[in-house]
Amino acid sequence: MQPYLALLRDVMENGVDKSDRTGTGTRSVFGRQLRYDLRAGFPLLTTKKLHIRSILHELLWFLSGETNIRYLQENGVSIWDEWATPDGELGPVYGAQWRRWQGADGQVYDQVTDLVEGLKNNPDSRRHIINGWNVAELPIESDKPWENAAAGRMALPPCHLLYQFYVADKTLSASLYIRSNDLFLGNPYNTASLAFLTHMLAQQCDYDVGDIVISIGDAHIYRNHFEQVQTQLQREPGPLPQLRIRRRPASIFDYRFEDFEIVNYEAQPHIKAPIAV
Ligand SMILES: Nc1nc(=O)c2c([nH]1)NC[C@@H]1CN(c3ccc(C(=O)N[C@@H](CCC(=O)O)C(=O)O)cc3)CN21
Ligand SMILES: O=c1ccn([C@H]2C[C@H](O)[C@@H](COP(=O)(O)O)O2)c(=O)[nH]1
Repeated sequence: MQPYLALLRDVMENGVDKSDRTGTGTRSVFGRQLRYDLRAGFPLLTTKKLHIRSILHELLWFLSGETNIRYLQENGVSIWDEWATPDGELGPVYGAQWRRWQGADGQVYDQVTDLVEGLKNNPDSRRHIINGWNVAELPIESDKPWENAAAGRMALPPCHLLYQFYVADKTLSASLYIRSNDLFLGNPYNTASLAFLTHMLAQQCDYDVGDIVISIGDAHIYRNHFEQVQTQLQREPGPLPQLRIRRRPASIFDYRFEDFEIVNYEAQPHIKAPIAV
């Protein structure tokens, strides 16, 4: 996870102090790229223990097309609580765009089903994309997330908004554009989530896994995470764990939490940090 730690250093040393929507304040740089070779191990942070539960359940929830936090709460995951309406609604966020993008013609597009078909049947295509940035359903930035959700708009616009996949030599690679990235809390989740998704797609399509590439627009560290970042930068990263998927489900939509096993994850203690809402 050296690229991640190097980016934290880069932001602390070269970043610009900037105010932001949440009122917290950040230090940020613009335009960076991180690359991980999935053959070298599963890209989970070892300098801070991560809640794999939250990351996996969130991904399964995206894939199910759900946008109410009920499923997450039933599984003990609280990472989306702060943005939802009292009924748990988030508006048409990730799951809705991935599985039910509404065309102006009334047609509904399932981008994930189309992606798997394309990866299997037309691997050389340069159009293997999932796009979350549905302009017609973006929130109004001056309104609160839950107010937007109550009005049928997204509570937050997608941060990880453009996925592209690439097949060469029967090996699947993935690229992800993140327009705005909370480097201490969000980025480790985004990296692991992309790695899980790439492994699942590769298994479904009979490919090996290759690289994941993450391109970030506004890469920021919140002011109230500076101390935690320093603690983390003093730690030595250890060897990466491996992912084992225990069975091959019938489709990309049939994975269950119990299908995944992370082997040899030896991480240093968790570091608590407040989330900016
Ligand atoms: N400021 C901010 N950062 C984010 O990363 C973020 C948002 N907002 N809003 C939408 C989603 C929600 N995500 C979140 C929300 C909370 C944690 C968080 O608090 N993580 C804790 C552990 C909490 C847990 O997994 O139960 C951590 O220490 O990693 C992480 C990602 C990612 N996104
Ligand atoms: O997957 C995610 C989701 C959200 N974030 C972070 C990035 C920002 O700190 C906030 C979103 O605020 P905006 O004002 O909409 O940019 O959430 C993330 O890092 N990863």
